Amino acid sequence: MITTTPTICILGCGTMGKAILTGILNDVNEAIKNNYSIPNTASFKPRKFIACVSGDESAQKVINLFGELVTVVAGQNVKGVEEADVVLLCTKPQIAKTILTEDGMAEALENKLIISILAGVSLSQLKEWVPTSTKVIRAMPNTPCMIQEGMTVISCPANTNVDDKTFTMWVFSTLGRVRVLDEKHLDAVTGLSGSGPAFACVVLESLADGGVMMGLPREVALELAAQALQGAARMVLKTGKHPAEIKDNVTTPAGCTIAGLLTMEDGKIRSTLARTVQEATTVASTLGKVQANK
Ligand SMILES: NC(=O)C1=CN([C@@H]2O[C@H](COP(=O)(O)OP(=O)(O)OC[C@H]3O[C@@H](n4cnc5c(N)ncnc54)[C@H](OP(=O)(O)O)[C@@H]3O)[C@@H](O)[C@H]2O)C=CC1
Ligand SMILES: O=C(O)[C@@H]1CCC=N1
Repeated sequence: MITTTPTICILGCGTMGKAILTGILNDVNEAIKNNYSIPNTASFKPRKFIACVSGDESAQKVINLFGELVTVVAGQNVKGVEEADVVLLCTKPQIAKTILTEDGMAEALENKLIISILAGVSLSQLKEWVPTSTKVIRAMPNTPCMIQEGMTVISCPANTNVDDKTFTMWVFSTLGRVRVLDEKHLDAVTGLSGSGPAFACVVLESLADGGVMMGLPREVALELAAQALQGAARMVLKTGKHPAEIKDNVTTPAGCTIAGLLTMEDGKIRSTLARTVQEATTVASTLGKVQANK
């Protein structure tokens, strides 16, 4: 059973480890300011955060970012895991097996919960690499977790206990939206919401380029493009309207929007974006199969 004041070890604290820590720390600090009176934040009050990295250079970066809020260890994964109640596995998929099977790790992991955010590494692979008493849950978050605008999909084995599921839901609900799905969907989730911020930024940058082409200053163009995309996305999420309806409302007969839309369609933008997710999904499904030291 997970204590309400767990010690959390971020095993691998790069882009995503830092994004998750930033989001949780923002949430916990906000909760402290409000005497834990905000719903959701009151459930758990993590006592300590430990970040494990391999090199001194990245250790220093994590220290610079979080100061004394996080204990950072380099090249001492077993020590970090020993001290923790819950391990958030955030290394590259290719080195996970080596890390989880190193000397002393099995003992350190006994009876603990690992939440893996690794793309393409299945629950059954993870279970093979850890002791039978170790519980494993997969989560696929994305980088907007850093500003608590994340999207995370969680997959739990059928025998997951309520405490472990509740804790995992808590972690990621402090970082944005959360959904629970069957593991068979996780590669598609990775290709869509995991990779999605990168795809969205290419669209955003391209729209801004158009504005710059037509004379807008770069920073104005970026603001307009970002807010237009955010506004449209929020309308879909808030109203539940189909994107086609929102698009049609913008489109005045014989107006400028339909002229732009037809130009987009000429460029096969829909199939290009859909195939982008298809390709990312296909590659995600292979990431757990390569056990190289990349
Ligand atoms: N980036 C994204 O948007 C998303 C990524 N993911 C998944 O998250 C995981 C991490 O990705 P990302 O954050 O981008 O990767 P990064 O390369 O940014 O981070 C990897 C981290 O692992 C550390 N690390 C490397 N080797 C070891 C080791 N032997 N022991 C302990 N720590 C080690 C690195 O430290 P050091 O620098 O010292 O080597 C670094 O802190 C991947 O599995 C990916 O599939 C999931 C969703 C979104
Ligand atoms: O590119 C990757 O492999 C990771 C997984 C999802 C987002 N980034």
